[in-house]
Amino acid sequence: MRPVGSKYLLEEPLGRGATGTVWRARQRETAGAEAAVAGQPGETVAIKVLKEELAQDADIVMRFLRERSVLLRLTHPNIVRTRDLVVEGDLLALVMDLIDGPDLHKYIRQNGPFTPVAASLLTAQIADALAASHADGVVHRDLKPANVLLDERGGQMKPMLTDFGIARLADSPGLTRTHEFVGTPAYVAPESAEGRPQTSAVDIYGAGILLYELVTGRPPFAGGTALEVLHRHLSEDPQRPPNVPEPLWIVIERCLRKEPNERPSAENLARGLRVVASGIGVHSAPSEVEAALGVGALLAPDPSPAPVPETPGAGGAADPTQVLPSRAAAASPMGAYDPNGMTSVLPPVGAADATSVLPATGGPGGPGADPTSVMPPVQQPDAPHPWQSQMRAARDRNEQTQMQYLDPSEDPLRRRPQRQAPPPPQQRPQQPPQYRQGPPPQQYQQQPQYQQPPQQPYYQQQPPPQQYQQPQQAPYQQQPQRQPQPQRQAPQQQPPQAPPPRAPREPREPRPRSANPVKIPGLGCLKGCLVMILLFVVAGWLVWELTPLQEWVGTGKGWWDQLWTWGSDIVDWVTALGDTAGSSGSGGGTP
Ligand SMILES: Nc1ncnc2c1ncn2[C@@H]1O[C@H](COP(=O)(O)OP(=O)(O)OP(=O)(O)O)[C@@H](O)[C@H]1O
Repeated sequence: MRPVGSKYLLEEPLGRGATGTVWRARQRETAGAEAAVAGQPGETVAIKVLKEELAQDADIVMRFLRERSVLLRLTHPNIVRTRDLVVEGDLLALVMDLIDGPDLHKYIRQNGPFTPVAASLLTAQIADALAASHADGVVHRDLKPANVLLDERGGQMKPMLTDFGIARLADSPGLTRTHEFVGTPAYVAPESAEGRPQTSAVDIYGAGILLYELVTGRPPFAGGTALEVLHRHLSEDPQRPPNVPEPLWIVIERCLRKEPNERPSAENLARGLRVVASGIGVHSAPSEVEAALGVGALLAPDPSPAPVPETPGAGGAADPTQVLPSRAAAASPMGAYDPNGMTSVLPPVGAADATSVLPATGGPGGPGADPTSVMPPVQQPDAPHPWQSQMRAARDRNEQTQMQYLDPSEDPLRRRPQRQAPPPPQQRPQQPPQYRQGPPPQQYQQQPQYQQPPQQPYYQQQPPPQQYQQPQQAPYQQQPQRQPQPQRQAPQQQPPQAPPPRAPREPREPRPRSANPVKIPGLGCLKGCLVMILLFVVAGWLVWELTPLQEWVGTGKGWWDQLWTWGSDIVDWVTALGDTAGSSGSGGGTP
């Protein structure tokens, strides 16, 4: 078991995604006031340890710290609760409630599609979760079956939306510089694919794709390369599959409109889906059937969709400190509203904020500075980068990991292959947008009871980009060698450090000379034959001398004499054979 921060121990990996690895973990001790859920010692939790390249990106660390209040306050019965955020050295981790059940992607693969009624009710709950987060100004942006966990308790399956904020973290300037795209091609809204302004309507598009996949077993636009899939999102209208009832198709089609303003709000989507579920069942009353057919009237769009911050055209696009749109901040119970349109994720001075990143006193800006401000008011040239201050504060909050002896056989990380370090981002060639691939190609294993038409192979994905082909290494694999770091330096301010000089190589031992330095073809075979003859002679001698064979043959000769006699006989016989052949040959030619 491996410690994360001072409060958690990683036990076993549950799965790995594009942004990190999720572990089953155990609470060692009650978390401090900065955690949304203090937890009890011994309690089991899930911890998502973000990938090394994310954890080492200064922009992402900043965003991670700034967004902690956004993540920690998102509570809804259908949202996986984020309990705590851990920052330690090069490690960023989200502590979540552990959900006992598969994710929707795995579930569909193993059990086949849902019935239209079940799919509608399940998606209605996901839409509830989206409605709550959109009202709080939080857009998920990576809605897909793999991000919906099924909490199986008491024979009920409750969908739980997870990975909120991960897309927001990963889509930092640090990554967008490299033109990497955050999202999964099969679930990407047309406006995201085109780089147009994004709003909460992207989640509605994702919900439409998910709903389609729940009832058919595969997303509507799949197959071919990532670019082809994106092109289909932009240009192709989805076709109604034969098993989708008319009212459900009305909902799906509205969610999949190319124009974001024509998609329903999350709240209306949830309501519409419940009406559809009541009207398409075998026992539905005529009035319910009629209401379901009129569902289109319920699917009004959101008049003020939540914008995605820092996307072109979205509110506060150019402001790197903006975390929430102002409408959300005003409604937010935890975030303070900034009249300049900037949303501080931290409360005013003196407020007891359970999610505060910095301690209540002694902020980085020195005396007089607002200790709760995420960014110092004015960045002095010699002042520490805000990232450094935040890292220091976060590290103070998380006691250093205690190094302890770990039996290698008990260390789950040791069993995993090492990954080569990825190339530094600035050396990456400029490429067209890359699209994060989902899980490797799989075929859905249909169960006979679903009676679905034969499924096509699951979307034939491109081989994943190289970075995902390599086996991953957990960021903390290097921890045992790491010296305690008093201060993490901001890359922007740090002069480039020369790599430490390599220790001179020890001279190699001279290679032992081969017994057969000149390769003679057949020499090996000849040696084998000689050894066999030698063995034969020695074995024969032993048999001749030690067994009664000599008496049976009755020659009275010793082994070597007998061997000589046999040899002479063979030579005589061969000679006689030659003579006979020669005389018969010459005799045949004589008339
Ligand atoms: N809170 C949780 N409780 C239990 N299992 C979880 C939890 N969160 C994630 N998992 C499991 O961990 C695995 C990996 O999750 P992760 O979110 O990293 O995958 P992903 O959604 O495919 O990746 P990404 O969103 O980074 O592209 C999933 O199979 C999921 O079932």
